[in-house]
Amino acid sequence: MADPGGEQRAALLAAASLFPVPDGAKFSYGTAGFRAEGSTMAPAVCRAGIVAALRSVKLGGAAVGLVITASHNPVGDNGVKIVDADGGMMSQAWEPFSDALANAPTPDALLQLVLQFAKDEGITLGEGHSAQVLLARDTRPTGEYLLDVATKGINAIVGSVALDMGILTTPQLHWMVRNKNRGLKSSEEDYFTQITESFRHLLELTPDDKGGDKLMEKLIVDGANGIGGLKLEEIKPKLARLDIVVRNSGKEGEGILNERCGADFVQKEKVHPLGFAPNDVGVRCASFDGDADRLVYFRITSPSSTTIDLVDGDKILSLFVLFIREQLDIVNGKDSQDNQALPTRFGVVQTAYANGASTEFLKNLGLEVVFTSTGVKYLHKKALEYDIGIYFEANGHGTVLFADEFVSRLESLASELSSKAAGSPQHQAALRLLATTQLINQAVGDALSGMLLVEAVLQHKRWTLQNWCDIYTDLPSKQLKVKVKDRASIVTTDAERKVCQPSGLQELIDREVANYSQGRCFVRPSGTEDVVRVYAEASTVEAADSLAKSVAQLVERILG
Ligand SMILES: CC(=O)N[C@H]1[C@@H](OP(=O)(O)O)O[C@H](CO)[C@@H](O)[C@@H]1O
Ligand SMILES: [Mg+2]
Repeated sequence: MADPGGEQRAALLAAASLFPVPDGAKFSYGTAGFRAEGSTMAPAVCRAGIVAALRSVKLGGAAVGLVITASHNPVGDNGVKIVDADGGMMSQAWEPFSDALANAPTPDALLQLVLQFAKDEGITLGEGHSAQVLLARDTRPTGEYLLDVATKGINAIVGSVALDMGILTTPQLHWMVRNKNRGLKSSEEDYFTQITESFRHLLELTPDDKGGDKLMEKLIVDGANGIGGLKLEEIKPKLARLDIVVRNSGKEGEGILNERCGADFVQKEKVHPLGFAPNDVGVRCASFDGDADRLVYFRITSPSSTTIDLVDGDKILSLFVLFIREQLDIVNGKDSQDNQALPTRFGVVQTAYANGASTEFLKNLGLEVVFTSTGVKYLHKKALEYDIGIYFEANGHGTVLFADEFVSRLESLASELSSKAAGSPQHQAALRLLATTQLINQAVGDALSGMLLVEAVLQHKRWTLQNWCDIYTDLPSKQLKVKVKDRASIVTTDAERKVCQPSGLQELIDREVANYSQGRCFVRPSGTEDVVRVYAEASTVEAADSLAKSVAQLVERILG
C-alpha cells in the first residue's frame, strides 16, 4: 500500500495524543459498542470515530453511522455504537480491530495498527476518497462533548466528513444510514413521514367487520426520561387516532434518564416505572428504553402495589408473527399449498432469554424458531437469512426484516391484484404486508415504529391488552447479576445456553436445574455491564427465584 503520507500520519498521531488511553483502562466492544462511565469514554469514542471513517473508506464512501449513547445504562454512563452501511450494527469482523485500536497504549501504536489494518483490508489512505460518517447522540450530559470527540476521530482519517444529524433515537440514525445508502429520502422529517403515513395506511386497511374501536382507549407511554419520549411528543399530533399520554417524557426537570423507569427497568424488575399511579390500573402502557431501541408493554394490576402484567419482547414478537402469518395465509389462500401466490420462508429468531412458554407457542404454530447469542447484531444477522425474519429479545430489542427480493414479489402481486381483484381480501392482505414493510424500522429495533405496529395490529384484531396477554402464560422467571473478578472467564456455547468454561460449572448448573419442575437456567458474561448474568425459569415464582439464587451462589463460589 502506498505510504499514506505525512498529513495522514500526523492526523492520526494528533488524535491519539488528544485522548490518550489511561493506564489500566480496558475497552471492549461488547454486545453493543463501547460503554463505560461517561467521563472515561473519550479515548474509546475518538478511536471509534477513526474506525467508522475507515469503514466508510472500505465501503467506497458509503455512509456509516456513529451514535453516542449508553442505551439503558445509568445517566452517568455513555457509549458509542457504530452503524454499518446496511443500517445494522457494524460488521463483527471489525470488532477485534476496534478493540485493539480503542486500547492502543500510545499514538505510535495506534498509527501502526491503522496502517497495518488498512494494508490488510486494502484501504488506501490519504487523498482521493469520500468517507462520510453520520453522527447522532442521545440526551446524556456527556453527549455533546463526546460527539465533538468522535468528530475529531473521524477527521483523523484525511478526507472524511462527519455529518452531525443531531439528538436522535438510536434507531433513527440506523434508519438514516440505511436509507441514505439505498438512495432514499433520509432526513428525520422523512422518517416521521414514513412511519406516521404507513401507520395511518395500515389503520385504513383494518377490517371494518369487527366491532369497537380499541384504538381510542388511552395508551400511556413511559419515555424513560430520554430521547424516545421527546420524539413521541413531537409526532403525537400526526397520530390523530391514538390517545397517547407520555410520562417520563425527557422534558427538562421531569426526571432522570433510566432512573427507575424505561424498558430495561420495567422488564427486569417487573414493576411499574416512576410517574405511574394507582389510577393508571388496567390501562395499556408501553415503555421505551433510554435510546428508544427497546419496547415493552405493561399493565398495572392493582392500586395498592407496583406489580405489573409485563408484555415483553417475546409477546411483541408473537403478536407480529400472528398478524403477518394471517396476512400470508389470506394472500396464499390458506388451503392451497401448491403454487402459492407468495411463497415465503418465514423465520423467527430468539435468544436464551426468551421465555420457554413463548418458544413453545411459536413452535406449536408450526414455525421455524432458531436461537442466537444475545445482542441485536447476532439476531439481526440470522433474521436476514429469511424472506421474512422476525427477531426479538425478551427485553424488547427486535424488529421484522423483509428481504428485498420478497418485497419486490409482494409489490408485483399487489399491483396484479389491484387490477384483477381490487379490494379483495387477498389484495387487502398484500397491502397490509406492504404497509408493514414501511412502518417497521428494518434497520434495527425501534420503540417508536414498533409501538405503532403493535397499536395497528391490536386495532386490526380488535384486541385488548388482556387478549394479547392471554396468548400464552409466561413461565415464572428471575434474572440476577453476579459481580466476579473476571466475567470473561465464563465461556458459553449453543447460543449461550451452555457453559463450556470453567469446566464442571455446567454440570453443577444441570444438577440444580434437575431439582425444579420445568426448570431452565443459564449464565453468561454481560457485554454491557461488569457482571455475570443469571437467568432462571421454573413452574413457580418461588422455584425460579430459588433456582436463580442457587446458581448465582455457584457462580460466586467458583468465580467470585
Ligand atoms: C439480558 C439483557 O437484557 N441483555 C441486554 C444487554 O446485553 P448484556 O450483554 O446482557 O449486558 O444489553 C444489550 C444491549 O442493549 C442487549 O442487546 C441485551 O439483550
Ligand atoms: Mg437501547
